[in-house]
Amino acid sequence: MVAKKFIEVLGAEMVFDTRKGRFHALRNINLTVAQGEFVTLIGHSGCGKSTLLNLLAGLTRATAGALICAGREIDGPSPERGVVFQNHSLLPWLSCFDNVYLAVERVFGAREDRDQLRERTANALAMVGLTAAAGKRPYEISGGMKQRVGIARALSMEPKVLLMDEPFGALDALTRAHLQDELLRIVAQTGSTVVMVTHDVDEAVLLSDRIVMMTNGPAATIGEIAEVRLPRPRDRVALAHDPLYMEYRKQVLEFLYHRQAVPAKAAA
Ligand SMILES: Nc1ncnc2c1ncn2[C@@H]1O[C@H](COP(=O)(O)OP(=O)(O)OP(=O)(O)O)[C@@H](O)[C@H]1O
Repeated sequence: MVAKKFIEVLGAEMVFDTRKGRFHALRNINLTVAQGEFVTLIGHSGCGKSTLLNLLAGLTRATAGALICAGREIDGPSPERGVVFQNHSLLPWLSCFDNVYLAVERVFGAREDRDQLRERTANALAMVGLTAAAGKRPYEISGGMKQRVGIARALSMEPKVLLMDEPFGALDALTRAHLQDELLRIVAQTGSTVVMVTHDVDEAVLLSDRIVMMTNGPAATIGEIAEVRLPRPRDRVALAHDPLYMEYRKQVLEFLYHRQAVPAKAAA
């Protein structure tokens, strides 16, 4: 059965203690994500998108409110929530295979033998099209390939949720488009629940079931949520002239540049 409230964020607040005093980053965040849903978080730089993702990852604790995943309170990192960051964070002295194997071993090592763990690793690399590069070290492959290893590593743990913080932010436009398409295919195949931070309006519309638009900080909160009712599978070329696609795009752009406009100096 698909859980309609797979992830629940209930009145979450985040206040940081800084040298200059207390900084109220997030205010009264309320959000539910259904199982298998693809949700993106979008908002201007510094509004708190990563802060919210880190709370979902369990890397930090909310100062008030509650965050729940699959019926349990989030109280730390867990393999049930796979995280992919912009800077892929691979171990440079290990091959792509071993970078993924390490994660697989951590999650399944107690129950499965070496052959099974190797098979899981190979499957995850195949899913992102990196079978041929399995033996290479991170410095021998491109930025896009490194990012794919990061995604393979997260997927290999069979997480209930994939949390992605601008996973394609550092890539050129073509590689980015290619990886977005791959992610759509993988998510369709695995049925993963995804929460992803992005700055890119087109990326948000192309990938999302819902786009969560955040107001500017301090004390940022959810300003608006757009439900993207575009049928799947989605084809970026066909969508380029789709009136509904353009309508969603306009809705997000209006939110970001009219309702939450940032003065040029602040945005720099
Ligand atoms: N550990 C911390 N201590 C103090 N302030 C923090 C900390 N982490 C984040 N902040 C502040 O909280 C606010 C939100 O930061 P966050 O990184 O979540 O924004 P963001 O929307 O992800 O930004 P960007 O799009 O530029 O990555 C910022 O003002 C940031 O300076």
